[in-house]
Amino acid sequence: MESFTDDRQRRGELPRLVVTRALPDELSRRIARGWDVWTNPFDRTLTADELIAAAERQRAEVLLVMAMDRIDAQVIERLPDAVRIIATLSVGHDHIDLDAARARGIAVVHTPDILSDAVSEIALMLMLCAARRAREGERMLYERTWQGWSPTQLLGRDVTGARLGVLGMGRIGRTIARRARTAFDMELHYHNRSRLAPGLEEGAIYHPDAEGLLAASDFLVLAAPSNPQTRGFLNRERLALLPRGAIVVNIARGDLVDDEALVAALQSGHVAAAGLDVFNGEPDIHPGYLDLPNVFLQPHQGSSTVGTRVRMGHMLLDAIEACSAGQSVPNRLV
Ligand SMILES: O=CC(=O)O
Repeated sequence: MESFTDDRQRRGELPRLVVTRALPDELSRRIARGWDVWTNPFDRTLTADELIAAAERQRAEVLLVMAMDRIDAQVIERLPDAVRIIATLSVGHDHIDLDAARARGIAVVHTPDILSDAVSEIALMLMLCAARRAREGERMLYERTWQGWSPTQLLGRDVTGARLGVLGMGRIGRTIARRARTAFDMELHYHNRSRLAPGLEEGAIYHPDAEGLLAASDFLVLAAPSNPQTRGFLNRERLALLPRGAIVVNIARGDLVDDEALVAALQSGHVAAAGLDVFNGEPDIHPGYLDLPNVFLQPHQGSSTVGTRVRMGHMLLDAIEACSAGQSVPNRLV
């Protein structure tokens, strides 16, 4: 893209930015040094109208947005012409209509790689907590119902040596697989649209069809992006292919799962437990999950460490600066 910073620099003006949620201090300080910024003062996601009005008021050239901001074709069409870059503080970009952005000549950048470690930590946490019935154990203590150790108390599932199926062996999926193998000696299986080069497979067995993966998964981790091919992936028919007593973990996007079907499988015990960090219609949650003891829930925490969020922010700001100066960056999507 053409540089839009030269004109500004000539006029002695700072480039103009809208940030849709307050950022960690280190990032806000960097932004305050180099940008004329408006940051959403509310502790909630902006509506489409609010976002567009903010972009207009601010005459923003850049929008720094979050995965919760819905930047669909209608929003992109209504953005003022000044907007040149949309930067999302996320690796996922299913909330942005890339074709609509391309059509308006708006660049889109995101934060791949840098959050794979943090997200894989959450995936392993969900696997462990679901398998070892952490929620029920914690509740017993908080509710003061614990009667003391017993040989039959809250028996869970072995993680060590179990079969882990990864749907989506991208950067995050591979990091989860590597950790699961080295920490818990798990037998790895995966399904992707196409087979990875052997050096990237982490020793996992490739299943050319998802059905084969499901049948081989004591633990199933959903790590694929949300797109028309993956939306609604884990439906009733596919859940039935999991071995009885399997554990389901979702760190990707809520819409990969048919909630009614998963709740029914958890109720019947066909799926022994689930660990979920992402939900359809966040921040709403299917009420069925809240009534079940065998689910361990987190509020979309995958990349939420101080270090990871700060690194994600710097990565975005570097990319914005490079794109504004007309340079190319590897984390540009459009
Ligand atoms: O969900 C978070 C992300 O996509 O980074």
